[in-house]
Amino acid sequence: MNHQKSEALFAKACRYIPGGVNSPVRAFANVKEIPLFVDHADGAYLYDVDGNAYLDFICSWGPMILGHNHPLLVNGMEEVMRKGISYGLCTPDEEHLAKLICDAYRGMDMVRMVNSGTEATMSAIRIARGYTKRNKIIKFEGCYHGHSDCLLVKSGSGALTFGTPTSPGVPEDMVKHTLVCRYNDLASVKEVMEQYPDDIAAVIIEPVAGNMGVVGANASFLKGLRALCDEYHSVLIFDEVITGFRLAYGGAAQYYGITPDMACFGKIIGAGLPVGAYGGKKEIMSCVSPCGPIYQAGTLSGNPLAMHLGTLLLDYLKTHPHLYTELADKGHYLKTGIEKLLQEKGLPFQVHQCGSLLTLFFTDTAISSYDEVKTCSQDMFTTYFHTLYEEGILLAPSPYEAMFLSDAHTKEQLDYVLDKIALALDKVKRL
Ligand SMILES: Cc1ncc(COP(=O)(O)O)c(C=O)c1O
Ligand SMILES: N[C@H](C=O)CCC(=O)O
Repeated sequence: MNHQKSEALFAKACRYIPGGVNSPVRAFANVKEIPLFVDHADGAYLYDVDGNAYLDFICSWGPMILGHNHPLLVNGMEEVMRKGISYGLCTPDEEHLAKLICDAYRGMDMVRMVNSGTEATMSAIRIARGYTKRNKIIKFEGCYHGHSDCLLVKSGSGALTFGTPTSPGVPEDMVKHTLVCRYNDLASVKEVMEQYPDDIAAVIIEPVAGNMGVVGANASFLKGLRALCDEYHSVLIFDEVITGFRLAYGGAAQYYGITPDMACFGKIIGAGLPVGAYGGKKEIMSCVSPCGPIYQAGTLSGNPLAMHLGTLLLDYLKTHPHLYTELADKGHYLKTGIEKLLQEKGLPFQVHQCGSLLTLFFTDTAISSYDEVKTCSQDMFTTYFHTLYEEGILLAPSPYEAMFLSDAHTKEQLDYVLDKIALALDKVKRL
């Protein structure tokens, strides 16, 4: 594959943008590649500036659940832009989208729109702290909740990829109230709750972790968290930035049948435009300014483009529930196909799949938390990534990111992917 134009653009971008990229994970540094510069995308495919076509399994890190360039969204974008781009004032779509989210999500009475997943989790923590009048929070090792200071502790995603799970520039004082527990280990949470019975404002978790590879929470673990939060009067926050409206229309809360006190959403609720939202019980959300005293604001929050596309997408997903069954079927098809290949080749690796999210972990250790994720081979992942990349299959360039499926992916395309995975596993085996 020729990447000449991407190479030239990357060299220029490095002059003006740190590392040439606007988010670290897309640097491809972890797999010893240069970033791919995209020209356009359509359906399941993404096309780079050099004219190479890739089956896209990044899907803009989740939101392109219908594939790229879906006519509903493209037409909707044209229509809404003709009316105006931004007003910094209220529009009818804001109410429409808020109602769609509240109707879809267990226990969600009110929701506030923001501009990113980072803003959503950062704000949810502030509201939980203000509501409980407590400072400490619990997060889980390997979970990523965006890059706000108090949550950038033992984080997943790009923070793990680049070896900075706790970033320089985050003062000790800012994270002294962030307590980190082990994913899927209720005893570790109980211990902290018992140590600080009146101090834990919130427990925040990715109910299916998607930022240390896909690691689902055990249902009993989530139920246990719910019970502990009830017992100690802490706010349980589900970070559904990846899982919301993807795992199921009602997100992981619906998938597990567990109701958190608050939840955070991102990208998918704006169909891929910059957006986020946090919400929850009325009692908690009534504390948010101007209803209550806890301040949170945003010039572009609820911007008309994201709100309009969000309503179109969520309305569509609501009226096409079979889409979730089909996505899960495709995920399962890929998982069983990979497992069959692993068995044939005598390789002991782990495949995790949850609906339309999938990860192949290059380890013989069963995985339920970040401790086990750490046993995976980066070299094997790099070989695997490169083989597929050369065959026109685009995975996230990091072992810690999920493989995302969309409605646009066909069974035939998945068969092609399985053929190429067979090739990649042969190379991995020879390492
Ligand atoms: C679970 C989770 N929470 C929060 C975020 C932060 O979202 P954003 O990148 O939109 O700030 C992400 C992704 O980046 C995420 O995967
Ligand atoms: N894991 C992140 C989102 O879910 C990756 C996207 C990014 O940080 O650029």
